[in-house]
Amino acid sequence: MAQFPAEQSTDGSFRRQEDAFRRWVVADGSSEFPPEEGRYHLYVSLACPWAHRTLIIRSVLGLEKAIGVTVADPVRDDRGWAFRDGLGHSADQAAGFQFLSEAYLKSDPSFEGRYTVPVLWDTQTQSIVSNSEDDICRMFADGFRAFQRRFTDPFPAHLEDEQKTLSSYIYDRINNAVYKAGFATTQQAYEKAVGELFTALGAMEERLTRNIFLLGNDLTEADWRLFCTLIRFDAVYHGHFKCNLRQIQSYPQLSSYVRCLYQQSGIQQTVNFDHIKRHYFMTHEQINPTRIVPLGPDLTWLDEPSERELRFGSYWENTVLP
Ligand SMILES: N[C@@H](CCC(=O)N[C@@H](CS)C(=O)NCC(=O)O)C(=O)O
Repeated sequence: MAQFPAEQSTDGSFRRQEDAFRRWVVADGSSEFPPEEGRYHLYVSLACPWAHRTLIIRSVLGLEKAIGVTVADPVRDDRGWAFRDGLGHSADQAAGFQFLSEAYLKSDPSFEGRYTVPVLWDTQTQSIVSNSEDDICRMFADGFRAFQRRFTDPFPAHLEDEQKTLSSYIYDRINNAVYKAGFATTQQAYEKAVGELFTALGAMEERLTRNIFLLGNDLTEADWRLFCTLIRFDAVYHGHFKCNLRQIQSYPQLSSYVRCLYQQSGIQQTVNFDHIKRHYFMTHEQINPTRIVPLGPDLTWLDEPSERELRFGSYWENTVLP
């Protein structure tokens, strides 16, 4: 039985639904969504790798004051993501939603897909601006420039083409490949996804022997998109999604790289292994019917000092504006 039957193709492979809301906050007056402090609100789950990336970009750009966040309960039932008080999550103060579905149905009463995070909500027009993490990250960097409190550019212009190519490779072969492996319903579809995934991880390992970050000395959005899968890998993808040819801890470069990113300022606050583990093991009942959450693995290696910055030279730490 498939976890998401509507997105399963006849050969047993998982075909993810398209993002439905792709409107933009832009600063030049051409959009019905002008940037304003406090107007837009981000709905996330700390378990979700796609939502995680928007949370990280919000943090590295210092947009915490400008854009509020509500974190959903990591355990989801068939009503979809819910907002209620609990450890590391809360009721929704921005719009008073109990379920994320309310945001979707308020924006489009005929919406029929899955109610996915992340969602960027406009409190003024009471509608979803975007549920595409790629677009939201870009909007945070461009549309919200006036409210940024940290000097950093996750999309450096001189790397644009290379970053675009690399980002779509990481999306297809790594971020989405773990899901294609985990949600496959035939041996063949599973093996294809796992093969592609580990080939791509090998390519990233090789690339990281040469540079501190994927594209050289600039820490870009492509790094954060890889990070969001790597940080979950040993805890959930290795076992729950059967991506178990190797653990990230066993790769010399990938393990030092994920540790280095994890230890950048503001990042640990966005990583919640309790949410990550409870979400995957308790929500995908087709894959884990007992809903038992494993105790391991030991992830203390993430807290060990990363020798990466010493080896490649220190990365220029983002400065908080006065
Ligand atoms: N927008 C993302 C996907 C976002 C997504 O699938 N989020 C998951 C959590 S990781 C979700 O919200 N699922 C809700 C559900 O299945 O009901 C993409 O197209 O790549």
